[in-house]
Amino acid sequence: MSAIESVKLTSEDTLVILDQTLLPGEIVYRTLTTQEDVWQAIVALQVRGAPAIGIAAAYGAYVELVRHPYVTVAELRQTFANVKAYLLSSRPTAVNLAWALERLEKIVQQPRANVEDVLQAVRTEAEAIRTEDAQVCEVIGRHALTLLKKEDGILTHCNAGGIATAKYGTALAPLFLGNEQGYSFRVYADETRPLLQGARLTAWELQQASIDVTLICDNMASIVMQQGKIDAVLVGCDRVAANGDTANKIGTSGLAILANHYGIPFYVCAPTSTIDWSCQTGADIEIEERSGKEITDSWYEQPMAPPAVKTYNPAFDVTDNALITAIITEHGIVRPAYKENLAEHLQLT
Ligand SMILES: CSC[C@H]1O[C@H](OP(=O)(O)O)[C@H](O)[C@@H]1O
Repeated sequence: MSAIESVKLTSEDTLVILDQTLLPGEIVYRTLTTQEDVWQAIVALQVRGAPAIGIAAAYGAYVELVRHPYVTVAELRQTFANVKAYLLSSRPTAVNLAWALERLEKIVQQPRANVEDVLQAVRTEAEAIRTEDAQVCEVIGRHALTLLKKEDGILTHCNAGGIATAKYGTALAPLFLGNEQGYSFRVYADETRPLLQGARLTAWELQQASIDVTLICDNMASIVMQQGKIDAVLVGCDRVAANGDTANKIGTSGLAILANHYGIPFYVCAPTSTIDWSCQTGADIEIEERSGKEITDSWYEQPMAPPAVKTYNPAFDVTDNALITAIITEHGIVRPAYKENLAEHLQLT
């Protein structure tokens, strides 16, 4: 798989991100030095993918914290509260953002002798979030690989690859790992309108890894399933409710309905950091709505739609748990009934 890192913290306490909006044409890294830089990069999807957003937020909070002078730890805690609230407002659906900032908040609240000790502990925790994510993704990949056969046709949506995480990705992790072990998957990548994460990012990442990838438009998913080209659908996720309902990139629930119709297994790869126990069902998940300009103005020089046409641009949809064959976490493979089995899987009952 590509060795490219999507998010890293420098020794000068700046955050460097790979600008994913420019891929696959250009590989450009951007240096972010303030919370405003980080907020803007997340909103613009320069850094994207639920786990990568969480890592960027953790590093971003640290980068902002170290910019300020503090006399007391209490002052630092107040600054952290402000930074947390601000970064949380960047994207509402990917729960890893809140999850990462809450991890840092626990560190900030722990008793420590002085400001320097708190800052060092925050840096260490932010680094741990990134290191753990790479480990978690690799283990998810190993578990998911046990569900696949050597020459399977795989359909995936959006981009849940290495650049959406610290390394390996979630839904693409089994493909990278299988490829290293001599599997010869045939992968179909949905282009993923309106922002083309599938075309620009997934097709690129898989090509870089010499994995057989075929790009299709989103509305071609049915025909490739009908023609017997697809043995499994693999997707990532932005938030999983306690009952297994799963928010992922817009178009995912339609794929799940199609997969169900054609009797094709539909797998969700989900680090446990993406499970939100405070959401009982998918109805509790806030769905980000983005500018209609993404639909009307994104890709062609000539207008893509008539002027002033009304648009509706939800960035995610929720797949009903009944359509999900299994959810794969770093702890293994969970099958229905999710409400009971997810909690048991994570030993919460
Ligand atoms: C590894 S999770 C990737 C996840 O992120 C995507 O959304 P976005 O590009 O808007 O950040 C999508 O829903 C993917 O499954």
